[in-house]
Amino acid sequence: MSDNRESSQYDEALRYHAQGKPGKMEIVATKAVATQQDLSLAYSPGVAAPCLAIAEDPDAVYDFTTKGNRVAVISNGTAVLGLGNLGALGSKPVMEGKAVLFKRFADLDCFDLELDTEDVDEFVNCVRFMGPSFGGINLEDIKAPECFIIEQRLREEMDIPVFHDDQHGTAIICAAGVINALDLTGRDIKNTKVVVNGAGAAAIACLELIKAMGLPHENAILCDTKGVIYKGREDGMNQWKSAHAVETEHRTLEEAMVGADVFLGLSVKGAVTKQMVKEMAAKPIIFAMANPDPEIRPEDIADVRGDAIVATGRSDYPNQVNNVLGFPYIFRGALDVRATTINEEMKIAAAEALAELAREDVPDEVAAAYKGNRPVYGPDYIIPVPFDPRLISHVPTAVAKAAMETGVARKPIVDEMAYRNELRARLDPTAGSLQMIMDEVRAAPRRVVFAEGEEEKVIRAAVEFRKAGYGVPVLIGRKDIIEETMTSLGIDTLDGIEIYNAREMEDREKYHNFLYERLQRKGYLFRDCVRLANQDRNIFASCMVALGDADAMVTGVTRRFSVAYKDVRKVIDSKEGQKTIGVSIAVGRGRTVFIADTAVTTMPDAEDLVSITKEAAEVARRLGHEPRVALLSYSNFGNPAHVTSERIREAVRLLDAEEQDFEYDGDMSADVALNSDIMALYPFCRLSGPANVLVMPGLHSAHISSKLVPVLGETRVIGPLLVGLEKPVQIVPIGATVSDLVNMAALAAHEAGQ
Ligand SMILES: NC(=O)C1=CN([C@@H]2O[C@H](COP(=O)(O)OP(=O)(O)OC[C@H]3O[C@@H](n4cnc5c(N)ncnc54)[C@H](OP(=O)(O)O)[C@@H]3O)[C@@H](O)[C@H]2O)C=CC1
Ligand SMILES: CC(=O)C(=O)O
Ligand SMILES: [Mg+2]
Repeated sequence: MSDNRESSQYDEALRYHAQGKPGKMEIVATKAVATQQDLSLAYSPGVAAPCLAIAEDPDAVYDFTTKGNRVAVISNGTAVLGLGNLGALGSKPVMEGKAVLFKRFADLDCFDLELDTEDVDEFVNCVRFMGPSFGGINLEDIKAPECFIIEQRLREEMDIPVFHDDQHGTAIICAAGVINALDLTGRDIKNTKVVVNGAGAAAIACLELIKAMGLPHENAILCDTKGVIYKGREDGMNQWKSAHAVETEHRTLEEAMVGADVFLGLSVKGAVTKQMVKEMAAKPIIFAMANPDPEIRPEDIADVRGDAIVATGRSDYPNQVNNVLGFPYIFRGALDVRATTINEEMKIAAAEALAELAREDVPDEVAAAYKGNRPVYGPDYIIPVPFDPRLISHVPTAVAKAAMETGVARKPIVDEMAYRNELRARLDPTAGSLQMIMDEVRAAPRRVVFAEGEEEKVIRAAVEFRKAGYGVPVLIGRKDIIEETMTSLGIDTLDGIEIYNAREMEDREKYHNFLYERLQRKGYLFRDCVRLANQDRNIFASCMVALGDADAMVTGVTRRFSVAYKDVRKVIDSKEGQKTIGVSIAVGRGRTVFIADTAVTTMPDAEDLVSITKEAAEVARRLGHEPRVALLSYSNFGNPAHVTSERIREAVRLLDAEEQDFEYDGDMSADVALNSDIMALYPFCRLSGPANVLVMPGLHSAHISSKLVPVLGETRVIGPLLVGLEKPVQIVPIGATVSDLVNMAALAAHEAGQ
């Protein structure tokens, strides 16, 4: 525990959880409750109708309530990760975390429930009486052996899936990894020697599943705090451990590891030494899955073995064998067919689907995360990454099919392809794309100047940028002030962060000369340029980028966009033949829309609109969306005819005159562009579906809509991204958060790598 408190992420994680609304989730209404009429439908008297319908036909609960999409994540906190018994309250952040992951990866709505009891009967009663509220029960971080009894009893007593994730979720992912690691090392499971460290919930379930896959009983040695579980041992035993006891001379983990082919760690940090790893067989398979810290760190394994396949439960090493790859998708599939249970066949289907996915050619979105090193099935890629966008359609489909085949599905899937599409649409593609982009930046880190280096928010962002591995942050400002702020924030090291003071930088004269050359015929004397560089941090930062002393820049928290933009443009031009524009990305439920130009062109003429259209389409494509562009107006295809929409029609004609490799059409109004039913009134419209790129008729409408949308609805707006400058510069809105700054800095770094 004390080690975790000292870890570099400890404070950052506390801040993350505390910022804004404390915790990680909130409840959002899915129906409008805005009028008297809404109120009388949502509540009394209208609510009586679904109540009566459900009383008459219990299955109707799935049609009229949240039950079918609702999972409870339930713990008593007796085995919180590998941290031990932290109690119900101490487990809440993990349970909220699981709930968030259910939502993020499978669009399932969860309640986290922390029960303040270690008594099996009390726990079971508490859960079973809540059955009507939920579509499924995910038990979490309950220690062995109580977890085995609790799960068994709840499975018998409840008519919805009950699944102890630490047992079966972990076993499924571990099995998928083992299938592929055995394949890669040319082993037959029947001749493989396995050592499992930890004999609790996760370990026992993993061993059982691997035995079900063909591992002979006598080939596995299970260890716990007392060492090897051998036949005849009496100390610290229970029936679940006894079932895996073997005849062996070995008494310690150290002895058991000699010559072992596979090590599965589901115990605690640091349980394995380098010496033990040295003693394993050739091409050993080492899954050190304890969280948050593994039994042995991959670096330590690398010190002694170059031939090992290594996996951990963490996201910061290759091969993350963590149940996050399973529980969201397993429940998604189970709930979608209203399964009564999650049976062995469904678990094996999930493991096989995961193992298969890792062997398939990775899609571009995943490839982007490994820039220059496309992940290929092999020792460093035995299991899909959690952000793989294929997981949502692949794994639930396999689970749902297995449920149907084994007769536990109450609502079978009729059209598999339609189901896959529905699954895909549940996830927000931009979140996936952004993650991929961030991973790509991590693979090719850059130097990014944070122009407003004395601002607290900016310093924090720089620290996070460095910690995230995006590159070297360069802060512009006075060193003593920045250091003072860092100390007050409790940041004790400048490691990896550079600070430049415009007045003191050694070779600052090159910036003065550069500026003078650009600005001398715009009314600037040399001394004006010196003053500009010394006093205006945006100018100084832009000079660093322009002269290649940094790769990209981010600014904007202290000045209005237009002011910061003007500063930057004194130093950096638009790309040859391109306009500089702003593209905002509105990310809503199941829909991502790019809005342009939200930053620069006040009243675009037809030619401007052509450039905006092409550049916005290009940005959408770069972020993984096939563009369908609508040139917006208040009119639709010439009606009402008015001079203000003529330039939009002209832009469409100009686009038609060249060849475009994306769909576009206009003039049209926003409802026609975004609603396929209304678009159907114009059957000649050339868009094959609702538009995902909206080219606005002017800065006013672009700006207003991008500010209105997030306030009115559940939509997040990212940007505007500045597009079309010769060097990557991003200007955040004045109220930007630390994470906005980090995102924009990373996007700028990403552009530098294009
Ligand atoms: N990567 C992943 O997806 C997952 C990882 N895990 C990790 O697995 C670990 C165990 O979790 P869980 O099964 O839920 O917990 P349990 O409390 O049910 O089991 C813990 C087991 O670890 C054993 N153990 C503790 N310290 C040692 C040690 N030094 N050497 C050998 N065995 C030891 C205990 O032995 P004894 O019986 O003698 O007390 C017990 O058998 C945790 O670190 C957890 O984070 C769990 C689920 C998923
Ligand atoms: C991942 C997980 O569930 C655990 O470590 O307990
Ligand atoms: Mg757990």
